[in-house]
Amino acid sequence: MNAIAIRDLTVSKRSPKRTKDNKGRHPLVGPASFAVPHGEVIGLYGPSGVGKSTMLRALVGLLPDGLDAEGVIRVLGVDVLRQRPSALAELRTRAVLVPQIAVMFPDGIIGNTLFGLRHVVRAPANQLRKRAEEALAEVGLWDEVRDRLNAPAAELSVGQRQRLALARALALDPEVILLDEPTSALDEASAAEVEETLQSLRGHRTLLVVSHDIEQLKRLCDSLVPLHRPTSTSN
Ligand SMILES: Nc1ncnc2c1ncn2[C@@H]1O[C@H](COP(=O)(O)OP(=O)(O)OP(=O)(O)O)[C@@H](O)[C@H]1O
Repeated sequence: MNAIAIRDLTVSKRSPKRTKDNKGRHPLVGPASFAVPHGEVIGLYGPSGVGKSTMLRALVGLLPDGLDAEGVIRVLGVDVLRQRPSALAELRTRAVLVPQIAVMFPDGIIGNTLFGLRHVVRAPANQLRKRAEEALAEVGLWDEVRDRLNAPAAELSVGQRQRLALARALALDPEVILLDEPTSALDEASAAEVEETLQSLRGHRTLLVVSHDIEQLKRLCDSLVPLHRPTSTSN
């Protein structure tokens, strides 16, 4: 059974000029077809600009304005391209995208970890906090932050922020995590920490990891999927 199934997915940019051959569209991604079985870690790789980040955004219905997807995207049984916005919002709590640059809100470390959880899960505050703390432990950050949980998250190092962003996702207990270049902004030591965290998730979660670092993907993943440039683009 697949957690994610993509068939003939293309993403294109609407062009102001209509032409006979591309019907007014500039292809950016695909066509791509692949599947991510439940519980597996799959790596998506390809050169810069091939559309890896755009693909991840398409999977959870978060394409920017002006970009259109065609084909079939099924994530956790949801037909993403033919779904109401409310259903997509619900899906994004079960299949969570962790972006390349970890976004920190002007709040404390624990407040940042609770962000998302607070909006999605109805439970007493102490239970939510317990989940957030467990998620910080799961990414190996607990010992580094336990004495300053209310300190601004902006005080964290880049690597710690990346792990906090992962903890924020894990606190939701999602079935699927989509990771966009999880270590590309990090120095070697922080990258090794994040990689170790990802290794520890193996077997417990379904992960789709985007990276240009194929050696890293070989270490982390059960199998790899190449993404190719669209044939009819000048990218
Ligand atoms: N909002 C947008 N509007 C128009 N074009 C876009 C937009 N977002 C991305 N693109 C284009 O889509 C293509 C794919 O970009 P994307 O960022 O997905 O590539 P990538 O493989 O993730 O690259 P990198 O490895 O450098 O992060 C690029 O040609 C990019 O310029």
